[in-house]
Amino acid sequence: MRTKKIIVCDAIHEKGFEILRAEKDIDVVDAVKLPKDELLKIIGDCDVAITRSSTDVDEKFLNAASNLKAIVRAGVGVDNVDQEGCSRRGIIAMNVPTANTIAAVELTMAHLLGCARSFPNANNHLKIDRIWNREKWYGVELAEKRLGVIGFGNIGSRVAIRAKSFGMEIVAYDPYIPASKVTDLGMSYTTNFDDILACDFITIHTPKNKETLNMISHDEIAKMKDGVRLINCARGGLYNEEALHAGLKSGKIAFAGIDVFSKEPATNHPLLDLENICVTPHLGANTLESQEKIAIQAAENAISAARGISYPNALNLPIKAEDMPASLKPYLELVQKMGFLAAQLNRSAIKSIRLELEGDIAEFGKSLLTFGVVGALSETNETTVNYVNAEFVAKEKGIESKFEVLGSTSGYKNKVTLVLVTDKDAISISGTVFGEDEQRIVGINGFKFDFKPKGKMIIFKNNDVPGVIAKITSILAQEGINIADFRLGRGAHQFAMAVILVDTDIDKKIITELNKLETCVWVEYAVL
Ligand SMILES: NC(=O)c1ccc[n+]([C@@H]2O[C@H](COP(=O)([O-])OP(=O)(O)OC[C@H]3O[C@@H](n4cnc5c(N)ncnc54)[C@H](O)[C@@H]3O)[C@@H](O)[C@H]2O)c1
Ligand SMILES: O=C(O)CC[C@@H](O)C(=O)O
Repeated sequence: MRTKKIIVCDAIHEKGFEILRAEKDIDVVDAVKLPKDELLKIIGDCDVAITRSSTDVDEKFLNAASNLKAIVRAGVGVDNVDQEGCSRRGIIAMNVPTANTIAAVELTMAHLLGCARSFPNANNHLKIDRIWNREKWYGVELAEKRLGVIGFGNIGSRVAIRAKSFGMEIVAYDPYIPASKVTDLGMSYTTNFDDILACDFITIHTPKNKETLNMISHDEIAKMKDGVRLINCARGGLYNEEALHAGLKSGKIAFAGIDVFSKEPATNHPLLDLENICVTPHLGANTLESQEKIAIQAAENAISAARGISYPNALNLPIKAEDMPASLKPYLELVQKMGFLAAQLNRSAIKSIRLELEGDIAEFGKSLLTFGVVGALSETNETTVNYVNAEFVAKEKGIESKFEVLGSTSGYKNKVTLVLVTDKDAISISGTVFGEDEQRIVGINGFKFDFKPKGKMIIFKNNDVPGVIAKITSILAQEGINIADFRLGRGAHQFAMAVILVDTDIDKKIITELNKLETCVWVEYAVL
């Protein structure tokens, strides 16, 4: 496989760079310190880009990134990613949705307390102005106050739980969730926005889009209680900034805690001139823990996307969201990985790719097939294969692709088997998903297994005679290869198969050594 280029456009934790640099087939371009114009000059031959909020993935960026296959937004918010523009160019847009949740929740709590007690401002008064004024900074208590939470997702719901433990009464507004998600927590759910406007404190945790932009403006502020306190740690512009400024200036809004601005960096914003506001420079995600987690996930997902193995948390899949139940997503990812694995175990010209489907998942045969074809062709294909052109590329290469629905025979609720036929051989890989998202490979060429489709693995088919495992492990030990997991599948006849997960890359010479063992039928090295 040719080397893939991953460009890191914004600062990420060093752990992310370590993960990227550890992969021999990945060329890392560090563009963190480059001015954006310079970045556009070098992005042309990159396969995947990792970005944060400082880089807008807009028309200019996408036009320059003519070879890009995927973009990984190292965070939640994708309001600065032109998803439509990505889709038009066959670029998969992905995010890292939960790694910074706690960081954002805890900053929101800090702003909530800051709004109640003005301590950041009192701190400045004492430290910078050297003024000891105990009267100016009278606060209010959170206990027994009403907190309006707009957007009850990962962050909003956790803020609500923490605020409740401070004795606050919670009212949540989020038309896209079942009321029970709120009421089960002993909180009030409302579909009437005025209930939120009647609260003592209001915090917002929605994405920024056409519907939520300026969600709180002059009219909404006019309806609020005098002395209301507002927090925004989601996105600038959800509260109209002019209206916020006017409300704070008039005293209608007693205090605001703001982490995000419409235009960032915001070093010259009129809101900064006001006394009754505490501001932070978009610090919601900035904890050591969250940045490490985000960087690790972003790097792993970028590598996976660069290789065409899978696109975790893809946002612009070619299936309409309403047609895609949550249960389908892990199967799509799994089938793509199965295609990629099959092509590594049978490295030769592909003649056909067939999916055999069992269970309700069979309803999505066409989409599953597309993902399987992308996986199988990504391993070998130098041209870009994506969800839009997969069928076309396969046809052009004379590869037959189809799916079949089988009656359930295996006992699994859902099972998918991908059969890849080349001019040399055929290989079949079966997989299923346990629970919500536990992907598993459960069979290879009829040998039963149960392992996660992730990592570096040696797959070894052998005559089922005593002493084989000892010989394999001895060769690996001699080469200093650590075994992370060893799974054995036994066939009905004289053969067995082992899947050996290892911690480090395997050199070709080790595979040659293993191949020389008399009991070896075949051995391959694969990476997922
Ligand atoms: N300050 C930071 O550094 C920082 C860090 C992380 C996340 N964020 C931002 O926080 C926000 C929330 O993130 P999350 O991880 O909780 O996302 P999430 O997707 O888990 O939750 C968002 C919630 O908003 C709801 N929602 C959507 N439209 C709505 C509307 N019109 N009215 C009411 N509710 C609506 C959704 O139903 C969902 O429950 C995002 O804007 C994200 O970009 C900021
Ligand atoms: O640090 C960033 O890139 C911002 C992160 C945050 O706003 C997000 O949406 O995840």
